[in-house]
Amino acid sequence: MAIDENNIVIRVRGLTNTFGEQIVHENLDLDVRRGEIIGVVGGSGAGKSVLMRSIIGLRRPDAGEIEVLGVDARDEDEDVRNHIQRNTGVLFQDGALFSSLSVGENVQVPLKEEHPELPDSLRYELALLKVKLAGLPADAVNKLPSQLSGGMRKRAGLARALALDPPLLFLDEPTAGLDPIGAAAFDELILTLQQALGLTVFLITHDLDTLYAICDRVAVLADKRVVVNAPIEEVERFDHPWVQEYFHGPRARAARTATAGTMA
Ligand SMILES: Nc1ncnc2c1ncn2[C@@H]1O[C@H](COP(=O)(O)OP(=O)(O)OP(=O)(O)O)[C@@H](O)[C@H]1O
Repeated sequence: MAIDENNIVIRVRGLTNTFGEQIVHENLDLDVRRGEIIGVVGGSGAGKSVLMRSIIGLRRPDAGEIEVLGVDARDEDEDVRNHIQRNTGVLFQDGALFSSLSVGENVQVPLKEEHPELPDSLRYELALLKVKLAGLPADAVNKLPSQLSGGMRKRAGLARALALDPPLLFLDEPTAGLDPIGAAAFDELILTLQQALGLTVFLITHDLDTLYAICDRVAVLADKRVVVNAPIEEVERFDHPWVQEYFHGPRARAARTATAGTMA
């Protein structure tokens, strides 16, 4: 299928990342389309997080080109860095909340950086709005992260990622550590927010249920590159040992059956 070039919000070409002797990515290409949820999968250590860090500018790759929303993500110019930072929300694997700040104060951190002119009361209201948007009860805003469950902490991290209304959302294993019901609820939240806010979502996951439930496309990292990036029905049929093991092992069958069950 032809790709509409104007619709590509993340374009990676010839990416190479190495750590000493270890080559994590070699000549990796990836396109992410505007408004899609792309699930990024691959074995442990395949380089999913390093790819995300390269795209959001937290890691300078050894070679290759990365364009995010039309700007060069490798550019160290402060305006370019700010542009990318303002337009991307990130939920890191561990939530990365400041433990000594309340949930509301955590959400206010990016707001303070970006809009220091806002009065405290307005910043508080905006944080409260994001906390509710992330599906947390209003009283969570004054709690410390340690007073929340794992699932609620993820939602608090999501509220902070959404603080600046970014069009691009990066999620690193958002359902890891959640029970199946909590994970399904989080998937549902991501889908609802993506549709309501028109987000593009780059979602690293090991969770097959998430792929089947909410992802428009799936990119598979293997052999140091993206071996396939397509709708899940196509990826399932892709002839690659890791893909076949992942999508046709016993856990995959269970996930497919569960999805078919909800659609029936
Ligand atoms: N700062 C670093 N220094 C050295 N090696 C690193 C560093 N960051 C990542 N690596 C290595 O790069 C490889 C890819 O790591 P990455 O975290 O991207 O994998 P991943 O696909 O996200 O894995 P997982 O699914 O287990 O989270 C790993 O072998 C890791 O050890």
